[in-house]
Amino acid sequence: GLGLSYKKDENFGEWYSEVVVNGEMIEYYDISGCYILRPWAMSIWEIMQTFFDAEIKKMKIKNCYFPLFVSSGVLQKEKDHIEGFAPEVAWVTKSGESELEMPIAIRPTSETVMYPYFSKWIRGHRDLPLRLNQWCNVVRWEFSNPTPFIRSREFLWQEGHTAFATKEEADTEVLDILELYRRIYEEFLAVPVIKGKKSEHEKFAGGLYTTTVEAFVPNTGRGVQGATSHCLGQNFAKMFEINFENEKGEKAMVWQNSWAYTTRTIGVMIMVHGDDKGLVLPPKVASVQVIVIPVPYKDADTKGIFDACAATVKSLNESGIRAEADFRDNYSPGWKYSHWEMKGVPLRIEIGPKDYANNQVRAVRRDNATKHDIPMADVVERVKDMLDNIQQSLFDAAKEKRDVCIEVVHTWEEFAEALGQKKMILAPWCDEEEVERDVKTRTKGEMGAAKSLCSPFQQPELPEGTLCFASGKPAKKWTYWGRSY
Ligand SMILES: O=C1CCCN[C@@H]1CCCn1cnc2cc(F)c(F)cc2c1=O
Ligand SMILES: [Mg+2]
Repeated sequence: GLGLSYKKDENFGEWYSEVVVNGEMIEYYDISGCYILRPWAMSIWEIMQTFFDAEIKKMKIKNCYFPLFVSSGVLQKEKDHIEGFAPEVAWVTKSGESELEMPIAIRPTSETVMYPYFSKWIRGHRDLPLRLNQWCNVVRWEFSNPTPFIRSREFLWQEGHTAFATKEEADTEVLDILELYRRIYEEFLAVPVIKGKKSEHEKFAGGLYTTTVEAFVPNTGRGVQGATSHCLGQNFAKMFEINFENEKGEKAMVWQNSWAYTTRTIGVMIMVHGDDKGLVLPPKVASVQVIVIPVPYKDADTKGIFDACAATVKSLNESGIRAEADFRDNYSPGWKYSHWEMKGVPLRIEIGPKDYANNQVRAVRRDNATKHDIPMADVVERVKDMLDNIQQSLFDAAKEKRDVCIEVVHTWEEFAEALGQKKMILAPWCDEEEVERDVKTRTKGEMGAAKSLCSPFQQPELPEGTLCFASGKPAKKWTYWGRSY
């Protein structure tokens, strides 16, 4: 039948796999870890891209496109940058029947592709700041369990790569971009995130520091790195000799950032808002915000009902609302209700004989299934308000659910208990790397180890004498911990 065979709260993994397919977002592909993004998913990516691209253009960041392929010499440029990642690199070794002289890597990220040219292009301080972005795909041949949107061997992202004369400029941009990522999650996807800094252990090893927006999936009790904005310091400038002559005529290395968000954003939104009837799309990212469905009755004025549907769609579209009608005569209204609920369309409008006779429509919200009879004349205004209300209530519900999953702890016992209850844990930490490694070792298990997620910029009070939950040493900062994707 039409419905899902798995319940979100009973079989989350199976529910997710089914909902992305039944919601017509994903088609599974014959290469493991690769997925087809159908239009219902691609349209969400495009709506976010439109927002983010406009915002970075306001910041004078320019789009470009670098090659997909990286020569092996260039990719291995700096051992410590990619030593840990080597197993994930996909290589082209042949063309047709003949072996390539040198294997060529498919980009897993583009630092090593771009930075030799940053070195060539940046000569004087007038060449700075250099701020480029590219919208592209990257390939990382991961072996841990592939999950549509969340962890795939190829994904879409934007990667920003910028170079500045001073650290201050770089530090400022890192946070400007992180705020855009917060807006992507909270204003578009209606998903609450926590802004913070990654630990030395979890940060991008090639950089100076990593900032992140951390999301959380209550059903699995796992944190999700939502997007990252790194300050690279002068590490890559040193590696790739990206220098400039500063205003005093001295040779100086640039300060760089790199930042990305990916199609993982879509998976997080599905996991947070979806329910047992299927997807639940926040209106801001729904390519169809309102679906209008005629409910013709055998002897009723069918033409009048159909015309009323068409007129309703027209007036909604003219006011900037993305509305469509489902006139297909080979499906019943009931079938259509289930179909569009599965696809997560935020609002359904039904027009049946009674509605038509009373010159009104019946609106049904996808998020709470409430029904609202609306006079035809008020449809546009009321629908606009309802869509705004749906957007806000999806966020509020997700934030409330996420907040009850946060546990503040002070001791190892409390930490272990909270971890067992699938919580996101806020604990005082001594900020020592070997203690973090120790937490990972002590929490190893088939569910995966706990790791630090971020140290929130919003630090609660840390009273003098507070001890680290894991080492008992003096605590330096509050940090979120948990299992993660
Ligand atoms: O996360 C970002 C933002 C956009 C640009 N890149 C940075 C850091 C990426 C960190 N990273 C992440 N994954 C990688 C996987 C690889 F196979 C590999 F060779 C290198 C990497 C790698 O450098
Ligand atoms: Mg990785």
